[in-house]
Amino acid sequence: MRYISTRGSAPALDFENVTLTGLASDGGLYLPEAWPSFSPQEIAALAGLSYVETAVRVMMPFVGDALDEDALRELCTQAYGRFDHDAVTPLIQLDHQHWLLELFHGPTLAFKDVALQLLGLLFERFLSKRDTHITIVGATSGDTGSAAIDAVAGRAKVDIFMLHPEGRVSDVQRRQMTTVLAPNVHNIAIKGSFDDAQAMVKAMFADPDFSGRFQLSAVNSINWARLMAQVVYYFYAAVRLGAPERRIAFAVPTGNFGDVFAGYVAERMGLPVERLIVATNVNDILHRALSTGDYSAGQVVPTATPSMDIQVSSNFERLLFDLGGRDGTALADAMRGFETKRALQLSNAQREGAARLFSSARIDAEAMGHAMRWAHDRAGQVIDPHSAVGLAAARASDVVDVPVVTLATAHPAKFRDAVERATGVRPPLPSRIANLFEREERYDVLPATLADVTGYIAERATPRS
Ligand SMILES: Cc1ncc(COP(=O)(O)O)c(C=O)c1O
Ligand SMILES: N[C@@H](CCOP(=O)(O)O)C(=O)O
Repeated sequence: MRYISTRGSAPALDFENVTLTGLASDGGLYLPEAWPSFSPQEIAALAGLSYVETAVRVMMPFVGDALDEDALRELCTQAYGRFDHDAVTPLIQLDHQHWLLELFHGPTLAFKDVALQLLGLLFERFLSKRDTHITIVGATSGDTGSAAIDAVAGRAKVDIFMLHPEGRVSDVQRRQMTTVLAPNVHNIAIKGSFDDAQAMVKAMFADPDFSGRFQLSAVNSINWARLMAQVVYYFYAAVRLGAPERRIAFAVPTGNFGDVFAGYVAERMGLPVERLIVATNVNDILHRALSTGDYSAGQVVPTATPSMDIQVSSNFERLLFDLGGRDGTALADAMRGFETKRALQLSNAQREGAARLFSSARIDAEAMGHAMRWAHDRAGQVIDPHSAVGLAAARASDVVDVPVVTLATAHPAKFRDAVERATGVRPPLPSRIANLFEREERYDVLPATLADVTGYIAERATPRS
């Protein structure tokens, strides 16, 4: 399997190099040259398989000859062995049509663990063959940071620098990052938004001197391997609910468009996905883009769903590329325009292609609170605010006669104040993080300027020898 950049001019890479590289050298995002395809018989054959076996079957075509099947199985067994539910991503029925897919049974209690536990092991595996040290730089609105840090803390040949927006993640999210005191972990709170942090990360990758000197790697969904691992749970859930005979819809709380893009990939591979419902909070750039074609970024508004407080939605570029005939030159032009004007108009082909599969909804605080109460009162489920945004959109959609699965992306204990405000229930901290508030924290606060952040990293990272 070869991977190509959405902006058309970076070299094509194999799976090992795409995993270690992150952002393409032309500023684009890598994705497979062609989508692998599963026949209905191959999908039917996934019925009854464990999560690990499903993962091996779904991911093997993407991995190519970078790993053999046994090696991939070994890594998946190790990664998903750290989840505290036998099903890894269990399905919970809410009513005759609605289901929750709980993605938060990993070590840091959010869906990010599904991909990042595996990515940490892939890094280790690929680096063991090379005389190289990598520097991970990442941006987080709360969950990627802790999942990535858990996945690489203490590992040889890796340093991680994680940027989060100061004061704009929950206390639990911040402490899950800043109480990891391993010497290779560096937390930076920036005086800005997640968008500022993500823009700085992309600028570091785009600087060939800096990215070459420190051998930068990515843990954000910039990294193809992140999305690949997320495709698995769409297959796993759909097959459990009757695919390929039955079509399934998914509602996905969305910020950086990574999770829902993984659903798009599953559909491209042959999974009978009836609809992907993109659920945003009031930071609604994706809802506007999908409903009117207007992809224009405003200022980020802080909400009770901080992980989705994003305006510039990184993976949307992958969708625009795929729907726009995979024309890297045209997309590079469009993205350059977006970078200066912070606005882009979708072409008719992109709009029509998206409308074939996607719908969207903007969920405000009131609708989110209502969904949390509905899940609690109707089905006895305490859900987190992000999952509630997804559920509100699922219940508002016009999908009929097929099951609608809402991705439950975080454990409610990560957002205890918001959950308590909506439902009156204060979720206890799970045992994994029971003593989180007694642990020592370590992080530095920096202005949201590229020079400050790169200066900080350059002083601490290991340069290429
Ligand atoms: C809890 C939670 N829900 C939803 C999202 C949005 O996912 P994505 O950025 O892949 O669209 C995030 C952040 O990524 C998150 O942490
Ligand atoms: N919501 C995310 C934002 C980063 O998204 P990613 O999927 O690109 O890593 C977070 O929790 O950090």
